[in-house]
Amino acid sequence: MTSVLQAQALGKKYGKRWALSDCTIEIPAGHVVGLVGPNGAGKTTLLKLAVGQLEPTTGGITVLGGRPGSTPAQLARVGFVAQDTPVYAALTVAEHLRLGARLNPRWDAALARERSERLGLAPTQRAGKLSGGQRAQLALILGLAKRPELLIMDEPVASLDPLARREFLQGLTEATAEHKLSVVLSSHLVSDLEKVCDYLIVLVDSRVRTAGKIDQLLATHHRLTGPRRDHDRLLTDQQVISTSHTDRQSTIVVRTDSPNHDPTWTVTRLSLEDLVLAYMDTPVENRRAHLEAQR
Ligand SMILES: Nc1ncnc2c1ncn2[C@@H]1O[C@H](COP(=O)(O)OP(=O)(O)OP(=O)(O)O)[C@@H](O)[C@H]1O
Repeated sequence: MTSVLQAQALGKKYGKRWALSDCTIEIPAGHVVGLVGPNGAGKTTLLKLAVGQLEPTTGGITVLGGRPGSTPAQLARVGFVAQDTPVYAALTVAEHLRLGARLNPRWDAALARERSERLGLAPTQRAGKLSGGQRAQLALILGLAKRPELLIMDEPVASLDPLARREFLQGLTEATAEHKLSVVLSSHLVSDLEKVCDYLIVLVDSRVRTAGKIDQLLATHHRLTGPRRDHDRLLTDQQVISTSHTDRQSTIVVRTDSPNHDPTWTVTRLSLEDLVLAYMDTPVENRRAHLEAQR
């Protein structure tokens, strides 16, 4: 299967500071990909590089096999819903749809009309008077009706209440099932990502910590709990992701393909949130060792 996004040693620097460093990933087509990481991790930077709004400082990125934003045809194949679901406050819903039709060669007018009717977006309503959830839905309709092969969304649900978030995510799930569409969306809300995504990228401190299919990530990451000890006594095929200790007990999150045969450890599965938090919690020396191992 072809990849929708391929980055090789991709980096972006603002002034002297790296916002994204040494990013090498390959995302296969046909996934809904969650991009997660703390504030300032570099998520927006990666997404803007993917749509051609930023140029790399180092390395390279291809999206659907082409250079991001390089040609009108390439632009038509990728939809982008930027942070804060941007719409034009003074334009009505109908005017947004007409503008979409004018600007996008593959515009699906029937899809846009049908979705906006189903969601009760009145054609004469100005976008500035819509609720936050309705504005996000309008932005999603514009992104979908463009009929992209890849839809990229930067924190599309950040400002929505739980009900509006659920409706938005349901709409996204329906749309990805109906149309052949790959999606990359960033969010801080792992519980939301878990509902819609089957692939995850964890970005921390400008670096990709891990990326892969969620079921595979969950199958290979475990929490070990046992009497207090140092993690250097673990087997070498167990990559330590995070450690924490109390006076008597050690808790270690490891990545491994093989089962743990040491009976002094209790092995438990991780939730997706635990897994993400373990990567966010990785001690600096472990991050360095991990990065060295990846080189
Ligand atoms: N235009 C810019 N000029 C200078 N620094 C920038 C610029 N845009 C982003 N940065 C810096 O680059 C780093 C990564 O920012 P980015 O917006 O990509 O992070 P993010 O993961 O999307 O964060 P958030 O979750 O808060 O939206 C941050 O330290 C940020 O301050």
